[in-house]
Amino acid sequence: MTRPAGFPNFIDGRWVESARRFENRNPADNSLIGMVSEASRADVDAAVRAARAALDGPWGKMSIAKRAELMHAVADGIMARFDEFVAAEVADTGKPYAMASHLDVPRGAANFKMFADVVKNVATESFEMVAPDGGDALNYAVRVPKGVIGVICPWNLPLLLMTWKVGPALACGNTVVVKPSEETPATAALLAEVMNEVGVPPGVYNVVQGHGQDSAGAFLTAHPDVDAYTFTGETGTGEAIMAAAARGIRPVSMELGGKNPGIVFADCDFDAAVAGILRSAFFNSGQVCLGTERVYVQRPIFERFVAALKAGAEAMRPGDPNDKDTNFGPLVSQEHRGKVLGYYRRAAEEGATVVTGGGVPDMPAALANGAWVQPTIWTGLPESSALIREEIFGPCCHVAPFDTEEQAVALANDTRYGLAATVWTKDVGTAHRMGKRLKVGICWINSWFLRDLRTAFGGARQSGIGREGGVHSLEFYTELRNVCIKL
Ligand SMILES: NC(=O)c1ccc[n+]([C@@H]2O[C@H](COP(=O)([O-])OP(=O)(O)OC[C@H]3O[C@@H](n4cnc5c(N)ncnc54)[C@H](O)[C@@H]3O)[C@@H](O)[C@H]2O)c1
Ligand SMILES: O=C/C=C/C=C(\O)C(=O)O
Repeated sequence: MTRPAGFPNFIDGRWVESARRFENRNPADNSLIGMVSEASRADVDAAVRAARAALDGPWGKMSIAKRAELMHAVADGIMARFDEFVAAEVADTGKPYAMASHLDVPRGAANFKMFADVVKNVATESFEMVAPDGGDALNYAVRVPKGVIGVICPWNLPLLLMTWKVGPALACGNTVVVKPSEETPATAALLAEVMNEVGVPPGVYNVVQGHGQDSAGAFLTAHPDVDAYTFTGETGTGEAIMAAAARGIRPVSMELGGKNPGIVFADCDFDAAVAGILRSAFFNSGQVCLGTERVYVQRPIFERFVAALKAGAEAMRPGDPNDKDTNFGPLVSQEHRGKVLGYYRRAAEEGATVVTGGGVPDMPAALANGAWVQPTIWTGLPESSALIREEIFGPCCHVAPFDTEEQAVALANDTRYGLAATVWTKDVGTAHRMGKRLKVGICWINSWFLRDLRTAFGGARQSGIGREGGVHSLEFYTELRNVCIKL
């Protein structure tokens, strides 16, 4: 069944267009990509009903082995249409081809393969016991799917982050209703085509397009027949979703915002640390939740490090995202550009030293209407500044000196968030002490965004609830049932 033009909803294996539509624009040049169908409350209800019905159909009766086979087929289907997925993601987000082709799309496939293998190989517990009457009894646990999962996704890594949830959810036998970000509808729709192509039963994977509040997102979280929600996005949005999920006591898995520290000790491998902090601050134009927006450098190398960071930032070339050599793209939208430029202005008003950037790059005419900002580095602000307290989610970071390890830990932990940290040192004792003392979900030492999908991924404090990855995802996407048999 051919998908209609634009970005329709996908419900019960069929394309569903809405009367209400909104524009999807390419952030690199603000050109119109297509119109997006905004799902109505009735569309969301139809999607939830289809997901529920699928649980009682072939999908609900399918063996783990067959489900895992299908998950591998989905992964292969993504890779078979690799160029289409890359092109769709680049157009939606403006991210460079090199990133979408090396990270986003390969991870989209890997997220299905990973959990297809996890569900086949994870054992559950059993206990023999003596009953009070002296007889024997046997307890054993079985993992059963939670049911219909609401999946609400952000715009920065659309396919990667959506499949990071849909992969385990389906592998565990659930069905999903996916609400992609209004900024990036494309790859969720493309994945629906793959689902049909490989024979995933109708109703297992549903997509409702639209906005958050007063739109598809809120209709989904208000729907009483959704069993659980997995969300990635801003902390404030997480609060709203959690409040909606509380009605009916639905569990949530939350990957939220961050204000991640980068700590550079004087004994580090200097060139590796410069490259690592440049990557953690400017990758995906700073639109990565794990990104570094606060850098703390030990005083003996502070000046040299700032100079090296400046040189690295100024070597970045904003350009056509489809150009394979481009390493720096636009922000995701004019709206987000306005938010980031607001912080750039605020930094200047607060008297920051602008080491580099702080404005808008000169772009060729073809890209002049894009959501471009300069990679920016500041020093000289107090820790109380909004630039240090609030997540900006752009290509910018503030660099401050520290003297002792104690100071570095105190500075890094002084935030309401707790998502990630990156630490650069050659001293093995320092490395392990940082891993022990930094209040984050993920602490990278001499690395950043190095991902083993078996590990626990998630944030502490206001950066999230729960952990996903490897067996940890099963804790959220299944219920453990204990069966006790009197022998
Ligand atoms: N921790 C992580 O793994 C992680 C990963 C990526 C992004 N993020 C965070 O996401 C943010 C950027 O992404 P974003 O701007 O798309 O986030 P966002 O919170 O604005 O939106 C995320 C999704 O939630 C939906 N939404 C918004 N309000 C809603 C509501 N009231 N009810 C239901 N759905 C609603 C949106 O339509 C979108 O699909 C940043 O804060 C970033 O740190 C976190
Ligand atoms: O912007 C946030 C990135 C999140 C990355 C992951 O969830 C992952 O690598 O699985």
